[in-house]
Amino acid sequence: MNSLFLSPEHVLQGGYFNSTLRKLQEPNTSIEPHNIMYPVFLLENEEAMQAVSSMPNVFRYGINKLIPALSELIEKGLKSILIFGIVETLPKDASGSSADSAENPVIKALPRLRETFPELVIACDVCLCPYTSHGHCGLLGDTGAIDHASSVTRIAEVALAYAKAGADIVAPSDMMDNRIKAIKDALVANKLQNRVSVLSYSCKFASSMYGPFRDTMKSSPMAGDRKCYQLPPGSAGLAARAAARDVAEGADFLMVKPGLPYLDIVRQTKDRYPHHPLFIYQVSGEYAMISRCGDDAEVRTTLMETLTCMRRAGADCIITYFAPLILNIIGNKQ
Ligand SMILES: NCC(=O)CCC(=O)O
Ligand SMILES: [Zn+2]
Ligand SMILES: [Zn+2]
Repeated sequence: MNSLFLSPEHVLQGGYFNSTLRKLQEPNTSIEPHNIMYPVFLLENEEAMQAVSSMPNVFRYGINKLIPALSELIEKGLKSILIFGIVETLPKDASGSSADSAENPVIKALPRLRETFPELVIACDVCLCPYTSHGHCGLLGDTGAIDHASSVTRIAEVALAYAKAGADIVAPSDMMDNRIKAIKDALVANKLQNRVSVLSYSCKFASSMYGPFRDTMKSSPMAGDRKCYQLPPGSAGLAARAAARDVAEGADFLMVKPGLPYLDIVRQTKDRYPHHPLFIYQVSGEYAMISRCGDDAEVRTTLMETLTCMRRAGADCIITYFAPLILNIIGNKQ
C-alpha cells in the first residue's frame, strides 16, 4: 500500500533532513558582511543625531555622531555604506547648487570618513531631489518638464565632485537617460576611472514604498510625481532595456529597487548580466513593513528569510537599513 505512495524517484525529503544538507540545497544564498550595504543619512549639523520617526531604529547623523556609530558596526564586520546628504539650512534652488557646494555635508564628510575608515567602501547617492527647490531629481526647463541635457550635465558634475572628495562608488538614483555615460566620461576625463565605480540605480521603479525615506530626506517633489523618469511598476520590458542601456554605457554595478515585490526583475537582470554584480535596495517601505511584522524574533526570521530569497533571485548585495541588526544576527551565528 505504502509503496504506491512512495515511488523512490519522487522522494525529496531524504535530501534535506538536516541543516548541513539544507545549506547545500540553498547555494549562493549566504548572507555575509560583503552582501550588505548600509544607507546612512548625513546631516549638516556635525553634532546632531535625530531619530527617524517613520523608521524605528534609524537615525540621521552629523559626522561627529556618525563616526562612532560606524566604528561600532565596522567592528562587527560592516563593509560598505551608501551616503545620503540632507540639507536643512543650505539653500535649495533650481539647479540644486547645494548638492556639491563646499558646505554640502557629503563633500565635507568624505575626506574624514576616508581617513578614519580606510577599508570601508563608501558609496554616495547622486541625485538632485534633496537639493532642488522643486524637489525633482533632474532640472526643469521653461515648461516645467525635465530638461534632459542640463540634468545629465549637472548629475555628472555632482558625481564627479563626490568622486574627487573620496567616494569609492557614485550611485546615480535620478533616472535621467544617459547619465551613466556622462558620469563615466567625467571620471575618465579626470583620471578617476580606475578608483571610482558607478552603481546605477538601473531598474528603479516609481514605487509607493519610498514614503518613509522621503519624510526623512524632505525630498518629495513640490508638484507632480516621478512617473516620467522612474519606471512603471508593471514593466519588465523597460527594466530590461534600462539595464541593457546602463551596461552599454559602462555601469559597473546594477540595481533593482524596491526589492521584494520586484524579485522577478532581479532574476531577469541577473540572467541577462551574470557578470555585473547586482544590488537590491530594500527600501524604506519594506523596512517599515518588516519592522512591524511581529515581535523581535519574528522580525529577525522574516528579515533573514527575505534576504535569503533576494540572494536566491540573484542579488549579490542588499542595501538595507537593517544592516546593524543583520550584523548582529550573522555575528552571533558564527
Ligand atoms: N534614492 C534613494 C531612495 O529613493 C531610497 C528610497 C527608500 O529607501 O525608500
Ligand atoms: Zn531623486
Ligand atoms: Zn531616490
